[in-house]
Amino acid sequence: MQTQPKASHFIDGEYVEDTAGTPIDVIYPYTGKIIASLHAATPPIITQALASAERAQRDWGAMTGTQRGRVLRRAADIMRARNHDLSVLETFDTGKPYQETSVADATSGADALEYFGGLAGAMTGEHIPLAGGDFVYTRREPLGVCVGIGAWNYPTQIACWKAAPALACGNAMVFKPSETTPLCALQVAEILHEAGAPPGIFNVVQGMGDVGASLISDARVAKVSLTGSVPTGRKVYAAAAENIRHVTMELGGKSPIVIFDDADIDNAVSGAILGNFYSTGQVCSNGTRVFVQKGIKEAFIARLGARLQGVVMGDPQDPTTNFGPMVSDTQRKIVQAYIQKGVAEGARLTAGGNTPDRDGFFIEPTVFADVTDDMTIAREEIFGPVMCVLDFETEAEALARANATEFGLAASVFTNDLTRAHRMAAGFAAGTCYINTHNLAPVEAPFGGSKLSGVGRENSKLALNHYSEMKGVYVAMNDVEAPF
Ligand SMILES: NC(=O)c1ccc[n+]([C@@H]2O[C@H](COP(=O)([O-])OP(=O)(O)OC[C@H]3O[C@@H](n4cnc5c(N)ncnc54)[C@H](O)[C@@H]3O)[C@@H](O)[C@H]2O)c1
Ligand SMILES: C[N+](C)(C)CCCC=O
Repeated sequence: MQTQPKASHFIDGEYVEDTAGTPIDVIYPYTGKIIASLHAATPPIITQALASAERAQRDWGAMTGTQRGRVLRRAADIMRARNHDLSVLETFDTGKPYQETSVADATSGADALEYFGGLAGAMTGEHIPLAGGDFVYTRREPLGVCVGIGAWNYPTQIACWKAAPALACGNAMVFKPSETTPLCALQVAEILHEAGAPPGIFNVVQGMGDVGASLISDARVAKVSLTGSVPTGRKVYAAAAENIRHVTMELGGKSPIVIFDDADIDNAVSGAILGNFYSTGQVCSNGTRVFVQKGIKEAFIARLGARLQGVVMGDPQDPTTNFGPMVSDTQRKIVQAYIQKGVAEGARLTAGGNTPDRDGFFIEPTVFADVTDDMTIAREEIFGPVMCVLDFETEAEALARANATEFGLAASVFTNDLTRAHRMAAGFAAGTCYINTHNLAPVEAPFGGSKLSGVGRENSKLALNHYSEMKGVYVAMNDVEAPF
C-alpha cells in the first residue's frame, strides 16, 4: 500500500504542502522504519485552514440539517466500502493489529457519520408559550469554526467522532491529528470531500503541540475538542478559557473493573483482557485496576494466565495476529519504566514483563498481582499492556477504592447479583460505566469522563449539545409596556 500521502495537509478540498514546516517522519511500529514523511503546518498554512473553514461554514451552516446529513451518510457509505484499505492504513499508522482495525476503526468512524447524519435533519428548537399570547422559540445554531485535536491511539475514530457531530450541527472543522499518527485523518478528509462536503468544511493540518496551541488561540475559533492526556488537557482548557471558548475534553484514565465472587469468571477474564490488552493496552478507558474479590483471586489469575497463552504477537497486518507493537519506542520505554517500578514496589509479576528480542516496539502483555492502592502502577495512567490485580473483601470497600482516583473515565462491575450491579453503577464516580462487560463504545451511547478524565461527552444525542448552542427568541404579541 502507498503510505505516503499526496501532501501533508488537506485544506479547502485539496492537498496542500509547505516544505518549510518541521519534518514529521511516520514510523511503522512493527518495523521501526519510516513509511511517510510530512511537514508540520507553518503559520501561513494554519491561517489558510482557518480562513477556509470560516468561509465554508457560512453556507454549510445555512443548509438544512437534512442536506448536511445526506453528505455525512454518503461519507459513511464510502468509508464502509473502503474499510479494508482504511484498516490497513490504520494498522500502518498505529501498529494495531488488522484483526482489530478491520472491525473497530473505520467502521466506528462510519457509524458516527451515519448516526449524526441521521440526526442532522431532526435537530429542532422548541416553542414555549407565555402569558398573553407571547411566546419564545428556540433555534439550535452552529458554533462556527471548531478545532479538533487528536491522540495517536484511534486516529480514524477520533477524527470521525469529532467531525460527525460538528458537521451535522453546521460547523466547519480544522483537525490536527497526533504527530505520531498523521495519516488516517487525511483519508477522512478525502472521503468527506468526495461525499459532497463543500471545500473547507473539514480541513486537516499536521503538527506538534505548538500547531494545536496556535489553532486554539485564534480569534476565529469557537470551540476546541481535544482527545489527549491530562497534562495537555490542562493547557488546552486554559487556552480556550482565555477567549471563553467551548470545550470537549476526552482525557486519560485509570479505570476500575470490580469482579465479585458470584461473577461468571470466564466473562470477567474476557472483560479484563479487553480492558487491558486490546490495542496493546493503549486505550483511554482501559480498566487497568482489576479489583477481584479475595475468594476467587487465585482462580482468576490462573484463568487469566491460561488465556494469555492465546496471545498471537507478530505482524499486525496478518489477520491472525491479535497483539501488536506499541505505537512508538518512546511509549514502550514509558511502559517498561512502569513495569520496573511495579517490581521495585513489591507487586507480584504473574505474566509478561519482558520486551521481546525482535524488531518493532513490542512489549509482552503483563499482569501484576498483589497490587496495593498506593503503588505507582495503581495510581498513574500507564497507557500500555499492564494489568494490576488488587483484591478486596466487601462491596463498600470495593466501591470506595474504585473511586479513590483523580480520574473518572470508565468503570465496570462483574456480578450476577442484579441489585448490586446497579448499586455499583450508580456509585461509580465515572462517566462511562459497564455491567458485565468493558470498553464497548457504540455511537448511540455517551462516551466521556468525569473528574480529571474530561469535560463533555462524545457520541449519542448529547454530543449535539456540545457543537451547537440554543438561541431563544422572545416574540411579543401585545403592545410594549414601559414605565414612562
Ligand atoms: N478520553 C478519551 O476518549 C481518550 C481517547 C484516546 C486517548 N486519550 C488519552 O490520550 C493520551 C494519549 O495520547 P497522546 O499521547 O497523543 O496525548 P497528548 O496529550 O500527548 O497529545 C494529544 C494531542 O494534543 C496535541 N497537543 C500537545 N500539546 C498541545 C498544546 N499545548 N496545545 C494544543 N494541542 C497540544 C498533540 O500534538 C496531540 O495531537 C492518554 O492520556 C489517553 O488516555 C483519551
Ligand atoms: C472504543 N474504545 C475501544 C473504547 C476506544 C475509545 C477511545 C479511547 O481510547
